Amino acid sequence: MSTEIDDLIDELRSEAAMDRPSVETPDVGIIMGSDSDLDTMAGAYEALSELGLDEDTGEGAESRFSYESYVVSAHRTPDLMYAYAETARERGLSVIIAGAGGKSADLPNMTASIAFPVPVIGVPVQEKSVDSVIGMPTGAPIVAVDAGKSFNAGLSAAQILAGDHEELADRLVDYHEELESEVGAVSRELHEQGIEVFREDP
Ligand SMILES: Nc1c(C(=O)O)ncn1[C@@H]1O[C@H](COP(=O)(O)O)[C@@H](O)[C@H]1O
Repeated sequence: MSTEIDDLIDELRSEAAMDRPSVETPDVGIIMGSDSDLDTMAGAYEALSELGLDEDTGEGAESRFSYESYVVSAHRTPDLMYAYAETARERGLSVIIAGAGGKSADLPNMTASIAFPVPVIGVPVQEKSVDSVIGMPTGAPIVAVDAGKSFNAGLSAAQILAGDHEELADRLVDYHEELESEVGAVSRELHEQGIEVFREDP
């Protein structure tokens, strides 16, 4: 195993042993099979940022709730995947968002099996990855979004956290109201301008 992977695994294991209070640890883990997935996975980070979560890059985060990000691959770095999933709960993660592409997108489902009972939200990076992400046997659950819908994965992660944190539930309600009023404004414009004018200058 490479030194880089060894070091990452050691860090994860020592963080797990620290037994830090939950205010000091990231709440959401965002992992992806390759950094080439970043454009697709950016939605998860956008949704979480919009809800006020900061990224914890190892130095702690200013906000009460935070997320972290790693590249982890079931196929290329199986030991790192194992260590990440196995230590997730002890490291304080409440939910993991895992994205992977290709026809053999195993990172989300393998992570879900190992990290259980920490819930995993799978993001198939491409349409062809959907079946391998969601196809889990009974007793080995994964939650998943449609191909590329990482923004929804971020919202779902926040929904899971909101069960224990009223503050986050309120932020989700505000987000939803904003979304509704945006659609309402578009609806009024379409109605009042008519289809032809609206299409020329939406
Ligand atoms: N599906 C997986 C896994 C895995 O499931 O373990 N590891 C990498 N990959 C995927 O391979 C694609 C190509 O990766 P590269 O661009 O690095 O060649 C990516 O979409 C990644 O998620």
